[in-house]
Amino acid sequence: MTHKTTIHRLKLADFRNYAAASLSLDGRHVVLTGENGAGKTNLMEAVSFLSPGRGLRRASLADVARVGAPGGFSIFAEVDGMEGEVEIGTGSDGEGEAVVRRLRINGTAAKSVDELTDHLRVLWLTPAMDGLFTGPAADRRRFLDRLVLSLDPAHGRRASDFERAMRSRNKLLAEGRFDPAWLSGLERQMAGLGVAMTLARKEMLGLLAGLTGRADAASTFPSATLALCGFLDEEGDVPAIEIEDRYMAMLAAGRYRDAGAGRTLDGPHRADLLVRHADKDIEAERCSTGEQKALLVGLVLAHARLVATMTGHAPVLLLDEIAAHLDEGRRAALFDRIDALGGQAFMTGTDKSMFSALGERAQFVSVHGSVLSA
Ligand SMILES: Nc1ncnc2c1ncn2[C@@H]1O[C@H](COP(=O)(O)OP(=O)(O)OP(=O)(O)O)[C@@H](O)[C@H]1O
Repeated sequence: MTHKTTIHRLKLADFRNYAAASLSLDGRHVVLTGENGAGKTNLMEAVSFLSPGRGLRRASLADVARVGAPGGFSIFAEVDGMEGEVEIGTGSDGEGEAVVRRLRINGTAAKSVDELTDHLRVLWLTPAMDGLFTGPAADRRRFLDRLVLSLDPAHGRRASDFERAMRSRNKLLAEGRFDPAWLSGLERQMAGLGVAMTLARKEMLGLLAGLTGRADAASTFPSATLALCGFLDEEGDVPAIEIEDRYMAMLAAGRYRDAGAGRTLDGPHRADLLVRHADKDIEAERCSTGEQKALLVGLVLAHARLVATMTGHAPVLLLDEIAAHLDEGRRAALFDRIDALGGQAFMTGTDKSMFSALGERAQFVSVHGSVLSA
């Protein structure tokens, strides 16, 4: 039995179009309805800031502060979370380049935003992700890394440390400084971090494969087969230490080539996530728009189930315009699956009637002129 993480109070100040807004929630799913531009996605974005990172739009702190507001923004939430009741306050301080994110948990300044993951996990699906299968590999890598991060907060640190070591190596090569001791020190770091990142990504795919295969057989949402390619594809069950040695050797052998290219040509930053429609056995990018959306929904729901299973706490789900292009039957099936996850889901739409199949399972909140009314 998983515990249900619920947000039961939310207060925003100078966040996007909200000068000041407050919302009390009763623990059911939350359906936000209102006209275009009312502030539905902005409210979900505020909830996404209850997790580490840049929120569901990957926005800068300066962008989310309300235009014309004198200072930064703030978000306050009361949450029945993974360690019981908690009060979370987050926002931005400072101006221009010096703007920083602050976070208080139960009134005490947190050392790192990663502390948020002790209390709740927030996952999302937005229309901006619709082009995931046809867009650049970087988007799929970021998508996969977010999946990994939700279970392994150290993954973000590994990725940024890898980036830093790679930038230093690229700089040395660009300057023609082929100092073997210095380069191999950096390459050793890159190998340790890059292989750890790759193994964490592969582990996530393995865990998801276990879930999607089983549960989606009788579902409206097709199951996907997932694979990582583009870096260390063929390593099988080789011990990590040996893979690190191989990657180090690749880097050492590729120094002149990388210097010529002006970047590092081998590494986890070149990997891609391959997604196939399992039943049809074709690449996701060659599926119809509707099929791609269904694959994505299936993937995000499988991930939510994985997080619930692994942590014992159902995550908060943010599903922006999820019901828009589905027929009535598929909408009802989707709501049942969301409900079965056992967590609190926030959903948006312009038309309340699209959510009628949720019935009493949801609390309806109307968003109008930057005012929220439950
Ligand atoms: N930093 C900001 N300060 C003030 N207003 C902003 C800021 N950023 C965005 N907005 C405004 O917030 C409004 C609401 O945007 P939001 O994306 O939440 O709408 P929505 O209700 O989800 O609409 P839709 O149904 O069209 O998706 C927009 O009109 C936008 O211009």
